[in-house]
Amino acid sequence: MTLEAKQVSFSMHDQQILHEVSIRIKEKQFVGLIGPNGSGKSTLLKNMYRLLKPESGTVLLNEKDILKQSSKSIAKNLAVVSQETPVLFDFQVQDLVSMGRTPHKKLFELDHEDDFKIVREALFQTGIGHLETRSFSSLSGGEKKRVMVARALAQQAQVIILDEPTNHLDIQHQLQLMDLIQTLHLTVVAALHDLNIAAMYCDYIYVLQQGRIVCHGTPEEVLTPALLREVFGVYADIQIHHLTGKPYLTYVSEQFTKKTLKEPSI
Ligand SMILES: Nc1ncnc2c1ncn2[C@@H]1O[C@H](COP(=O)(O)OP(=O)(O)OP(=O)(O)O)[C@@H](O)[C@H]1O
Repeated sequence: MTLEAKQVSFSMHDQQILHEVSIRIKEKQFVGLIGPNGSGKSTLLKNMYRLLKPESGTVLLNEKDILKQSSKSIAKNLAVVSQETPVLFDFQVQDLVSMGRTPHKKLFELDHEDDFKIVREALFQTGIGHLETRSFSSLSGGEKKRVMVARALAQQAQVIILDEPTNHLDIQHQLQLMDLIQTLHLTVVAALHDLNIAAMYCDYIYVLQQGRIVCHGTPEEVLTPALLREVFGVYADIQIHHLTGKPYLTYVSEQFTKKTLKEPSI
């Protein structure tokens, strides 16, 4: 299953936020969307999961216009973990994760043993089995995030959109979550701030700047010192990591780069 934005433009309050943005996520590809704050990553993803409607351009889920598909059919194929935590008051964690099964059921149909099994598996995969009877509102930010991921997994969609999935997670849970998503072999698009995480997990990366795609390619092609200077305004030393074989970025504050440049090399 594929997901594609074709020449998507979007404005809000007379401000154009996306300018003819095109990105394509191939079957089972892990695509990262990176860019500075306010560059339009969330807005693009919201257009891709139909929370917002493009002013022009189209979004295709499995080659079909998403606006011409029923909500139920989209929910069977596309799961979303958004940046915002929904206000879900006192739902228990297990009930919330069970909501992921809704697209697969008829109106008023009760959960079957299969559904319970899928929900238990999703709770286990995200490491929150011990929280199943807790109320959602009592959880920490990171725990809430993992519940939302579990709900998306219970949906068993082939395509998943993740808006900053590692936000709020400690480093162990960041890596566990990214490992888990990678091993599921889904079609994935994720907005990511951590460029080392993007380098480690993404097959392909798109870079957004002021609502335009300014660069795309493999992590090795995209994550260069020149791009980091130009788009993010930072100096970075980039090496291929000896364990992962992927680019590894070390950011260098401007004061150190100036110092290095001033000191004569021996
Ligand atoms: N509801 C809104 N009303 C007005 N402006 C908005 C609204 N939503 C987004 N914007 C503006 O659109 C631009 C893109 O925002 P968006 O959240 O898509 O960026 P982002 O790349 O996801 O940023 P971040 O990395 O900070 O999460 C920003 O300038 C933002 O202020």
